[in-house]
Amino acid sequence: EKVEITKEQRTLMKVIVDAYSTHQIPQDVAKKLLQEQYSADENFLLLTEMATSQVQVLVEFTKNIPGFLSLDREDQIALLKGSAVEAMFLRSAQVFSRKMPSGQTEVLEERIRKSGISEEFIIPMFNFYKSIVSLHMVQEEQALLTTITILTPDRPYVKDQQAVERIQETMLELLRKLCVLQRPQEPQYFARLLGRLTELRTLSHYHAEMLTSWRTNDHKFTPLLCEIWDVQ
Ligand SMILES: CC(C)c1onc(-c2c(Cl)cccc2Cl)c1COc1ccc2cc(-c3cccc(C(=O)O)c3)sc2c1
Repeated sequence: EKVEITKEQRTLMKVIVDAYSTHQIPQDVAKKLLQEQYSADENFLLLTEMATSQVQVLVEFTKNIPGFLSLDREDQIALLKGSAVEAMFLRSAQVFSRKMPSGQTEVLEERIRKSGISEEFIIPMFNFYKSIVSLHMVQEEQALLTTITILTPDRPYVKDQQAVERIQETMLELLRKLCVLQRPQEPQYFARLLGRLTELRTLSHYHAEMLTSWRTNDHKFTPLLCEIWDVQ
């Protein structure tokens, strides 16, 4: 059928992509990836700093999602806490997709592999990164997929799931149209993107175990990460 992006959808798209590209980790923080030493402890500290900065960026981005601030305040918190890890997997995956000129990609991979994460989590994590890179998502798709992840109604403690569902459905419809228009020769592309969201949930469960093992080895997190991940 003739798929058309309406004027409202174009406006919605612009608001989300602008917010997504505006709120980025500050370059001086990202550059640290290249500068600091290499040791398991140093890598952990750097990744903790990146994650903390990423959460701040994520909160700012989320506030710009049309409709998000009109949700119940406690539900807004529940959505952020429930989606932070998944949104950060998507965000860090984009670093691998960008093939950073300064070699940040290789350095980030090296630091993640050597930060005290056990091999059983490293394997699915980098399989996920490979699967995201192979999709060659454009920025609109990346921004919408992150938005859809944040607006997942069945996160723990969300009271008014219908209200979240209504906004998420708007984003899903927009992404569906974009995929059809962007990749007419790949009718399954939209389904493949949504398939990544399922993989993200699995990674999120692995992540809870990663946190436990770091804490067993007496690794400290920042107050913001402790709050968003309910640790310490
Ligand atoms: C607390 C810490 C040890 C931790 O615990 N689990 C994870 C995690 C790991 Cl390992 C993998 C996936 C998800 C999580 Cl949550 C982390 C590190 O999480 C992050 C989170 C975001 C980013 C963005 C980056 C980044 C680099 C260059 C450029 C840019 C850019 O956007 O320009 C972004 S690095 C980075 C590291």
